[in-house]
Amino acid sequence: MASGIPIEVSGLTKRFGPVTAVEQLSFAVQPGRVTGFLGPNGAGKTTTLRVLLGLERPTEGTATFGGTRYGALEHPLQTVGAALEADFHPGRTARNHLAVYATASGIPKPRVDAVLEQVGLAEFGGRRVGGFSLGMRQRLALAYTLLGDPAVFVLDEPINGLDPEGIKWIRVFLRNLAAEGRTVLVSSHLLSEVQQSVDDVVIIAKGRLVKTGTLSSLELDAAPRTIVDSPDREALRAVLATAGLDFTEGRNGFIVDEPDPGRVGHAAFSGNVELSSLHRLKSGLEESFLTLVGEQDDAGTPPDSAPPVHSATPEGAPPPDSTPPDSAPPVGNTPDEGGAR
Ligand SMILES: Nc1ncnc2c1ncn2[C@@H]1O[C@H](COP(=O)(O)OP(=O)(O)OP(=O)(O)O)[C@@H](O)[C@H]1O
Repeated sequence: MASGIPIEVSGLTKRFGPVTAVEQLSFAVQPGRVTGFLGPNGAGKTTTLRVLLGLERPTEGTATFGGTRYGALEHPLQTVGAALEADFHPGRTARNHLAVYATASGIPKPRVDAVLEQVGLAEFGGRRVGGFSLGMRQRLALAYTLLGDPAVFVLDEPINGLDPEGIKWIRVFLRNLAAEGRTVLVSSHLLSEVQQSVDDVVIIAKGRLVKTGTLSSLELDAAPRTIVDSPDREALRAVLATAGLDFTEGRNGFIVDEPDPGRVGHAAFSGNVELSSLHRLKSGLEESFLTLVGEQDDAGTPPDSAPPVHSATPEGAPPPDSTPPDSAPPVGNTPDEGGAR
């Protein structure tokens, strides 16, 4: 395994006719770490990964592995393990499927059984893929990425469709790859799905970068705040300013940079201002993520949730929906050179 190969995306723009899928996107993914590539549906994750893997041409900018485009890599399968979709020929056995790509890339046959073992499919090598569950297909896609013992892994929604045991397994799997010094990029539209697996995050929304850094830096962004409203907003604005509280005006009132609703309530009481609502905004990674990608309104509520109940209840907003989406396989193809089919 060659090691220490970063992924570098620089000034990447991709347009499909009038649709700008990705715009001026720049980020780097470091070896030895698991990086979550996150954003809501339609944010541009798959498009970015497809450009990175040479499946789409960028309109502008570059996406490389240590400075080399995927198409210019001398030994692609031995450098980058990529899984953009779990789409296999249903009539082929798992072992045959992998053997085809091993042969095409000059990888010794015994490697096939070794990678099937590594992903927990050793006993299913002789079964036709058509009968595999989505979770088994995800594992087979991972086996394919392991064939060339690559330094870099690019995985599109690898956790999608896994059962709880599979999710635990893949966490350990990803962590081990990074511990061996490999570069691991994992896309997901749910932070909650990957937050126990990733060290770093690259968050995009509407094709643009909104945040890149460690997972813990995202945690810091999630400081609790207070939301307060009054039938007389002008009077409330004045008392908040007088009390020296920093705030911004949102749809549901003022969002105050103060974790203690009691302090905000006291300021209003001192100024004789009636309140219609006062509660603490939920804090947490998921809230921070949803706020960053614009999927949460200013009451801390995801868009399809019931409106918040304005009461004295702390943590007034309901928790965001963390239900896994339906298990449609990720879009996209694997690279031409030996892509999984
Ligand atoms: N081939 C294409 N032709 C036209 N528009 C496209 C094409 N591929 C992607 N898009 C558009 O580009 C935008 C980004 O899509 P993309 O699939 O990259 O997002 P995503 O973050 O991967 O979303 P998801 O999680 O739903 O897969 C969307 O508006 C999508 O409709």
